[in-house]
Amino acid sequence: MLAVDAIACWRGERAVFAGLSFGLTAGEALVLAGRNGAGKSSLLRILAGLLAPAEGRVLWDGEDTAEDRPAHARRLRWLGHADALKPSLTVAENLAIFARLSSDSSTTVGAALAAVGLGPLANLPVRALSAGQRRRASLARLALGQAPLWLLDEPTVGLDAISVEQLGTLLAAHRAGGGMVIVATHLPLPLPGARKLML
Ligand SMILES: Nc1ncnc2c1ncn2[C@@H]1O[C@H](COP(=O)(O)OP(=O)(O)OP(=O)(O)O)[C@@H](O)[C@H]1O
Repeated sequence: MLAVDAIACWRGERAVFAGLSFGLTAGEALVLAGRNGAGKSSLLRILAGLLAPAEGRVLWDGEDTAEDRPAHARRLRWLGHADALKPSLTVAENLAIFARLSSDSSTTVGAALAAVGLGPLANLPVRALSAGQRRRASLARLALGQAPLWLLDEPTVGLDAISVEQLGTLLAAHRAGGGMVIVATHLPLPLPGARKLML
């Protein structure tokens, strides 16, 4: 379904990687590994359409994703380093905005918060959350809707052991439903059967 065809990435004047090809089908997971600066975040940004590759193409069902950016954005969930939450709004309000933006009401805000154990904090403003709780609120967005491709950049940063387990459960459910996951991480993640790509 997802096919990466001979992509190259340049940042500034420097080649980060070149000639990179791989594919991912329903239910599969791919872990991006490599030293700091190897290009893991850059690759995720290219896959999300946030950064253009210097060469090559990212295909979805054989179509170049650059041909229809809005369609590609609808099929993915992006979790970057920033939490993308409004501090003055409550956790539930933040999630409700995101649910409206993604125009997919197949999962409720309450269910998404329960999936990351944040139900009891739903009515707290985000500014009152700890760093790990903020990360969990950000992760709750994954559980909203049915986007098939999850692109996650260091999702476990700041999470305690129980939250890492909850994330593992979320990832397993997503894959069991035919979803795909690509994750850049330096930390162990419960992702059985995941392939590894060393950059
Ligand atoms: N906006 C930018 N402008 C110029 N160079 C950049 C930019 N962003 C990243 N780079 C460079 O691109 C290279 C790859 O960075 P990237 O963030 O993709 O690495 P990474 O593998 O995710 O690293 P880390 O493990 O530290 O998160 C690095 O050498 C970095 O300095």
